[in-house]
Amino acid sequence: MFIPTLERQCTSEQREKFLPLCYDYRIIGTYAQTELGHGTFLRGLETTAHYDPNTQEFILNSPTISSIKWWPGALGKTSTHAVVLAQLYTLGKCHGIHPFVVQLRSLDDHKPLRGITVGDIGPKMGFGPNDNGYLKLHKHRIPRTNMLMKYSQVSPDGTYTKPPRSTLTYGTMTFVRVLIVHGSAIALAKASTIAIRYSAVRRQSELRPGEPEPQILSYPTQQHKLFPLLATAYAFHFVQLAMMKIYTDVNDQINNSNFSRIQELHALSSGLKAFTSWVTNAGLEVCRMSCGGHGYSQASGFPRLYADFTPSCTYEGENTVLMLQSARYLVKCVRDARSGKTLPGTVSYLSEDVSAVHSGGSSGRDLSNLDFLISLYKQRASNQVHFASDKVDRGISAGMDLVGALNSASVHLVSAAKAHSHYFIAKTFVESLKLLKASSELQNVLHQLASVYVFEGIAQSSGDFIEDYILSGSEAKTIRQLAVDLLPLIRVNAVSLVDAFSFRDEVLQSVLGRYDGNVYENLFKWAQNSPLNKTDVHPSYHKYLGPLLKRNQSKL
Ligand SMILES: CCCCCCCC/C=C\CCCCCC(=O)SCCNC(=O)CCNC(=O)[C@H](O)C(C)(C)COP(=O)(O)OP(=O)(O)OC[C@H]1O[C@@H](n2cnc3c(N)ncnc32)[C@H](O)[C@@H]1OP(=O)(O)O
Ligand SMILES: Cc1cc2nc3c(=O)[nH]c(=O)nc-3n(C[C@H](O)[C@H](O)[C@H](O)COP(=O)(O)OP(=O)(O)OC[C@H]3O[C@@H](n4cnc5c(N)ncnc54)[C@H](O)[C@@H]3O)c2cc1C
Repeated sequence: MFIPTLERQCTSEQREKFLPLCYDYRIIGTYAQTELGHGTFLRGLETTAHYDPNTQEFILNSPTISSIKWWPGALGKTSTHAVVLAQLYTLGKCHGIHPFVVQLRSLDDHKPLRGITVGDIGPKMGFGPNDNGYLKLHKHRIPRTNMLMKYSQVSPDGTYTKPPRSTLTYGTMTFVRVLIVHGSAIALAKASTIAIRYSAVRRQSELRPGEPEPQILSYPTQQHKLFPLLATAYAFHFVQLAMMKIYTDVNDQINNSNFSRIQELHALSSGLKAFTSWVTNAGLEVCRMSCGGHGYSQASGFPRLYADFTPSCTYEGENTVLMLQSARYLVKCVRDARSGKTLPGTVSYLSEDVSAVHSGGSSGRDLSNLDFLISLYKQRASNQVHFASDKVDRGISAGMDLVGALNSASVHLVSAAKAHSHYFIAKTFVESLKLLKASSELQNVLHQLASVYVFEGIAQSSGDFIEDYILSGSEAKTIRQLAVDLLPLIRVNAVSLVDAFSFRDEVLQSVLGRYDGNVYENLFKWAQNSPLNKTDVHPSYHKYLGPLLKRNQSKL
């Protein structure tokens, strides 16, 4: 995050000064924004940067215990520099959060500089190798030119020039949220690879007396656990490509001072980061549990995969908060649509009349047609966004201000943002396959994945579709069965579909997910290498167990 921030927020002179040092690893930096007391509420950050026109320096300070920077990756022991986000004060006025480059440690002996107290925050649930750290600033002075001034400036006499958009400071977070969508796709692909390969190797239980134990991948329940997640990994792969394309397009516009789509990008990246990381987080646990006891072993790779992925739901914007950000924009779009404004591409459906006639009993509609089902996802999203938006409007009519009305409707707003994200993902998956240049055989297999993703997505949220009369109960039941009917077809190619991710064993880090399937021998070898097995009799025997046993034996 240090380098992307410099690349996006530096003037050209600052780029020339700082970036070569980063690219050549002459300095190592972190992104120090979160504090002990604030991570989500950025406007509440307490670190200060007061401009001193006499020396043309900023004085950075951590005025309170809650203002200590806390969590930034590699801050504790590694980084020599940080981008520090602080409240800018000049000529007696506060101008809000701005980014500053601060050197933390000497480039000679790596010791913290004067005015800098820095260290590691201690052991965490995962990310063991990462020294997430704390930083306390004691009236630490930096040159004026260390404030990143691409968008806002402080002149030598202290005059402040404000940015074209205050939220441009938040740009790096948007970029990383887009990366996290990719990270979700990768993590779910890894977990699917481990679980499906192992499920092809593992044989368990005797269905009928005398028959050989079946591969657990042959059980419909095992397929129902894993194949929708496999399809989701493919869906997220295509979604992260689409998300990155939108990010790149909007960022190019921003670089040409066209800020018209910055809100749409923020809303979409927030919703997709939250949706994909939540789904992946839950999916990792389903994959682990589908591997039985060995899934719980470190040898499976799941403990580390989960412990390292799960903070994706928290960092770079806590997921609920990001869903609310997305929903806030959707509510604004409903208002814009009602006032006749044209809406941007990813939300244009909110101005369409997607109201449908209740299908009643036997609808005669083709419930296996993906284009038709995507229209139902659209209808569900539109209904939920309008419902939540109407809640907000009713709150305001009842005398609340906008903030109060948004807060009062926030449970529904999160549901609406989830439905919006889900529609975007399902639509993108189906549309991406249409554009894919692939053999008919491959198209058929990928169509099976897209179908099971779309069917199972409806099955798992059928309440949304039935409550709004988008589907009848019997139609929802039919779609649920369509997902189950696909499972044995996907079974045929399941191992090939995870092999296609091409994770090397060294990357997968899983005995269960080995490409050669040689699990048991390598589990035994792995166990023998466990530190506890360095000696047959563990040293602790002589200190604890031995005396205990001997003392009690003497009583026999
Ligand atoms: C190859 C791929 C594999 C790699 C995968 C892994 C990659 C990543 C791995 C590890 C690195 C990540 C480590 C984690 C790093 C961090 O965690 S850094 C710290 C992250 N912190 C946050 O995200 C803080 C979240 N909080 C906020 O963003 C803001 O406080 C808020 C948006 C929640 C609230 O903003 P605030 O200004 O206080 O209030 P609002 O009134 O809600 O917003 C004001 C308007 O500003 C708009 N806005 C907010 N954010 C943005 C943005 N980013 N871009 C554009 N616009 C934004 C918002 O919509 C409001 O606009 P309107 O007034 O027009 O409605
Ligand atoms: C592994 C890891 C690495 C990190 N790396 C970095 C880094 O490199 N740099 C950095 O600056 N930070 C980093 N962070 C910090 C991270 O960005 C914050 O933890 C994150 O932004 C969440 O903020 P918080 O911790 O204050 O959570 P909080 O906001 O306190 O969340 C707690 C609860 O409050 C709820 N909540 C908060 N606000 C609202 C609201 N307005 N409406 C409804 N509910 C709300 C949340 O939904 C959540 O349930 C890292 C964190 C972790 C875990």
